[in-house]
Amino acid sequence: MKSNLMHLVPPVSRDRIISQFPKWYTPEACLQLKEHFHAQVRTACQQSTGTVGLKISKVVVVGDLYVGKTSLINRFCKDNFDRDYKATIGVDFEIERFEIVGIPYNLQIWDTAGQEKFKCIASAYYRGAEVIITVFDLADIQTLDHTKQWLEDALRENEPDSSFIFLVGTKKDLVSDAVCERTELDAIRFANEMQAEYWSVSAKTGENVKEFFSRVAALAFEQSMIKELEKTAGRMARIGSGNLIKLEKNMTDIPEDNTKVSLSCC
Ligand SMILES: Nc1nc2c(ncn2[C@@H]2O[C@H](COP(=O)(O)OP(=O)(O)OP(=O)(O)O)[C@@H](O)[C@H]2O)c(=O)[nH]1
Ligand SMILES: [Mg+2]
Repeated sequence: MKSNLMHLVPPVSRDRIISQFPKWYTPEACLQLKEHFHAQVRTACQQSTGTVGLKISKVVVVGDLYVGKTSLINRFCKDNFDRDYKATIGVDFEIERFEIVGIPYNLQIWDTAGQEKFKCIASAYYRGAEVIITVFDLADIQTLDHTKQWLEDALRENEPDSSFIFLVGTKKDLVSDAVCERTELDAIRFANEMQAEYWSVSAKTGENVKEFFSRVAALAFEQSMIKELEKTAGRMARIGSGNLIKLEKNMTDIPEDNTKVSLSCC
């Protein structure tokens, strides 16, 4: 039965297959500096028969109106770009499929409205976000100032330290390299204060968009795998059908790179 159903699911497109840990944009504002998946996660994935627990993570995208949230999501999920502005009303979402270290994985990406009048509708969807993406417009510095308030609102609906936070400057194509560099200095300072990872992107040209979402997917995937493995910390964890993995005793230690993950580092 299972194998029959598998034939109905189209394969994940090649650019959604992640086997190496994707790199950060800048080491000055990055959530993890490591270059590989955690050894235990890799082992669990390799030994899995495709039934590893949680396979979907919720991503919430917030920020002022007109900064380019919808355009960023559409560039990644549909590979298109619309020059005309159509305000998001309330919320919308896309599901994007990945295969990470051989395991099928989904991101549920929630696009929220930046307009004040829709804020209370949108904020009802902040809960349970494994990833919060706060977006600003590189060509409109005021929108950077507002990102802290957007983040605060999103964090209020979530457990402390339960979400990865990203700060993304959009419309990179609209600013010169010099302006981009200057704005990035401020943005990196903001990102550090927000405990966020920073990225500059362009939905129009597609610059850094795939790289950014690959990074989001890999971090969220690894975190959800670690949580899954931690549930069975201190005893034998059953991964897949019949495969057993021995977890280390010091699983709750914080790794050296001070990340959210709590498995010992590879
Ligand atoms: N040149 C350029 N224009 C962009 C880029 N991203 C978005 N835009 C334009 O900026 C405008 C607003 O983009 P949206 O993606 O609709 O903005 P939004 O943040 O979703 O706005 P709300 O839904 O109202 O919150 C549109 O006219 C887009 O075409 C970009 O990377 N480069
Ligand atoms: Mg929108």
